Amino acid sequence: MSNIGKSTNILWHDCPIGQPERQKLLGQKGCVIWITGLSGSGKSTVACALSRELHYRGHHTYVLDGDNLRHGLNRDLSFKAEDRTENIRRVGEVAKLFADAGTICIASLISPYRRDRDACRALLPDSRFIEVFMDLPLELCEARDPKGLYKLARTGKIKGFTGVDDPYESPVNSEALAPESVQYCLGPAYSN
Ligand SMILES: Nc1ncnc2c1ncn2[C@@H]1O[C@H](COP(=O)(O)OS(=O)(=O)O)[C@@H](OP(=O)(O)O)[C@H]1O
Ligand SMILES: Nc1ncnc2c1ncn2[C@@H]1O[C@H](COP(=O)(O)OP(=O)(O)O)[C@@H](O)[C@H]1O
Repeated sequence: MSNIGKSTNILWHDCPIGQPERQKLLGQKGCVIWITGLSGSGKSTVACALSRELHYRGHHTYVLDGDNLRHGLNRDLSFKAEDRTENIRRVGEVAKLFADAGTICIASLISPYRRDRDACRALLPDSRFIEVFMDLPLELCEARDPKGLYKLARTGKIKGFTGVDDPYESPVNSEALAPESVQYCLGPAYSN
């Protein structure tokens, strides 16, 4: 019996059908592709394009998008620092479950704090977590401003907007979305 966080006297329960069996059935290895960057940097666009391309190549994918998750699972969270941290922690755990299920999980969130992203990375073996940094200058994201949020932030109508009056810590150890990294997750079929 162990105590984990606030849970006491809990015991891990294993099932006879595990990750290897699921992977074999699906013909792929699950992994997490974590896309981070400022609002407007193109995270959701890349996440959906990647999901579409992989889908048409016969791979199971699922997109976890920050905006969408805040409509449900994370609707109780605000944009203050501790809530952003809890947001990323929850999504990291959910992404890990998707990967364990054998799915290529594409998570697309601002995830502004390096420590929070690293904590998600630590949940998976090295090759199963691919961090993708949408490295766009703030000026370009702000010029796009598809939802008009930067404008609201600049005029003080939104407080604590990432890049304007809230921090964004760029990754120092992100993987490029190199074919090798993706291929490891997908197996040889990806090169077809
Ligand atoms: N204060 C503030 N700062 C940043 N973003 C804000 C804020 N308020 C609302 N939004 C909208 O919320 C989307 C980001 O949600 P995330 O869950 O990805 O954010 S975080 O990872 O918890 O920082 C983000 O979506 P994207 O533009 O797709 O990044 C915004 O549309
Ligand atoms: N590679 C790109 N070149 C030009 N515009 C892009 C590109 N990727 C995304 N966009 C546009 O930028 C805006 C923000 O993209 P989005 O994917 O919603 O960003 P994020 O999810 O990071 O907020 C959208 O209007 C989108 O059409």
